[in-house]
Amino acid sequence: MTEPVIQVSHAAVGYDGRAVLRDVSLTVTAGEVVAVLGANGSGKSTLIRAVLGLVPLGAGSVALFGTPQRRFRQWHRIGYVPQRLGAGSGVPATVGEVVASGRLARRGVLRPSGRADREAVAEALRAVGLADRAGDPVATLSGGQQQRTLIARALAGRPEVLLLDEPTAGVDAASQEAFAHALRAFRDGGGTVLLVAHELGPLRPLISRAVVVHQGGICHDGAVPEPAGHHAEPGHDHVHPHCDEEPAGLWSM
Ligand SMILES: Nc1ncnc2c1ncn2[C@@H]1O[C@H](COP(=O)(O)OP(=O)(O)OP(=O)(O)O)[C@@H](O)[C@H]1O
Repeated sequence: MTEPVIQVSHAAVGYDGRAVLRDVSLTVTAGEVVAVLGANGSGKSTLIRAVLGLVPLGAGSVALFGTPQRRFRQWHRIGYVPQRLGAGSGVPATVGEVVASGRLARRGVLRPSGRADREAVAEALRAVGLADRAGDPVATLSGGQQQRTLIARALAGRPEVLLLDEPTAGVDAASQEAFAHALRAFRDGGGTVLLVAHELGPLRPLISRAVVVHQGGICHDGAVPEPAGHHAEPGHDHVHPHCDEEPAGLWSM
């Protein structure tokens, strides 16, 4: 049996004493592309942060590649793309520099920085379709291209699993397609993905499983809800998952 890449068991997480996740269990195995869906504020980002140890667990446990998170040290095996590039961060870095920073976790293993780093950075830039922008300041890129830069940064570390928080939110169509392409290549290369999504768009065919966060727990774990009902009109691809005992066909996207 394949060892789970991510295993969350009965996790509870809160902020300032207010519970957000009460009892969440989730297993992601190698090669899966799992989408975390749920209403605004349901705790999707909190779940990703808890997996990474960025917020402490109030109860339960997280294991990464079979190792309890508190003893896990192989962070180069994990790529993380947070929800947004800090708005107006004013970082004067070029696209190439930002992507190269994704190699830092590898430096301890592969130092000194050299050809392997340059090749990984170039490959990541190609994967997201930004090879010709390496020398440009990040600030001169569109929001979608900036998001692709962050994805390239995560890919440059050659991780085995990618955790992505709303990677395509507010991203132009070309960037969404480029991202879907990069993600497919990552998966075809044996990568595992856990991503928070609001709109699946071109990612939909890549998703092998969907989990829905609702009222502090996971109320659905299985097939990706199909677009249906009054939200199915063209152009409406928002995920409005419900957690009543509705047949999957009634779930609107
Ligand atoms: N650092 C924080 N401190 C205090 N409360 C927080 C913090 N981060 C998130 N929250 C609260 O926790 C709840 C869950 O937030 P979270 O960002 O995990 O939800 P989400 O499902 O990702 O939402 P969205 O779809 O809007 O991004 C929200 O009520 C939010 O206000």
